[in-house]
Amino acid sequence: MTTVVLQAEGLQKSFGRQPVLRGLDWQLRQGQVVGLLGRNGAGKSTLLECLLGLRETDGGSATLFGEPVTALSEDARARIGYVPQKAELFEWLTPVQMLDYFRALYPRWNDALVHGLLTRWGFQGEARIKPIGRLSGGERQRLSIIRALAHEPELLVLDEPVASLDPVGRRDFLRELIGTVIEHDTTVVFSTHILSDLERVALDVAFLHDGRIGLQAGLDELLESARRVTGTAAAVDALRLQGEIRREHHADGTVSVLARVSDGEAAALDAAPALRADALSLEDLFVEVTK
Ligand SMILES: Nc1ncnc2c1ncn2[C@@H]1O[C@H](COP(=O)(O)OP(=O)(O)OP(=O)(O)O)[C@@H](O)[C@H]1O
Repeated sequence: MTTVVLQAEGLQKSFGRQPVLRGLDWQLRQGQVVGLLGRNGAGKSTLLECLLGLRETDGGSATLFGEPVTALSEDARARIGYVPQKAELFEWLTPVQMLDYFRALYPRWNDALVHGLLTRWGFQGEARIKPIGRLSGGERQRLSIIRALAHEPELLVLDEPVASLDPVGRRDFLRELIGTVIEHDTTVVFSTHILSDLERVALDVAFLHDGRIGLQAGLDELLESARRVTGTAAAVDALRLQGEIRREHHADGTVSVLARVSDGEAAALDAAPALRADALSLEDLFVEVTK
């Protein structure tokens, strides 16, 4: 049984009268790599901030490495790497000065990794000695990622880490991430809207919708098993699909059911000519699950 790294129970968070998290339960185990998906404004950043103890919740509880996030020990903090959506870096320091500053705060720091990343990610020339305030958005994001990886965290939380990166930067980052995860069995949760990136890295996907994790599953298994089944309600119901995710009623009286179907159910579907079953891409799933 692998260790539980993150546990959230009944998390509630509202901004004014707008509820964002509505009794959200979630769990991540060591070594899990989860892509967190959701529409703009679904609450992904809010959720990640609440899970890290950076934002107060209105109810529920969250623990990291078994400790309440509201009272994390220094030791637990040192095991976490976080890349926020908008990194607040020390504008007046150069990248090297900033990294030296953080180096002093952590018990572990991989100098060789930092040096290698600075060199490979374009910080060998002018950018190395420029104040951070004058770096481009992508350069700042890369620096924020280097800072988050440098102390070899056991849990990496990445909030749209590639949003400002060009395709080469994204590829380099994903390669690094995959290497890190494989080498250190790191637990990773990252939010992104770039589904193709997710398909390259994430082993699991979690959909945040209506303030809860609406669906979480292994990505490959989900793509293999997800079907949109359309037909009369009677014909669809006769199948007794166990993994129904959502149902939509059409004006012509038919229904479409989004479901994860087992092999047996897939065979029954093949033998039911009155029903139409479509496989779904991750993008289709995103649209359907977050409707
Ligand atoms: N400090 C705040 N005060 C008031 N409302 C807020 C605050 N922070 C977030 N919100 C609102 O909470 C909701 C969730 O925001 P959040 O940034 O968590 O969404 P998101 O899923 O990360 O969005 P995106 O994909 O666009 O980055 C939004 O409607 C947002 O306007």
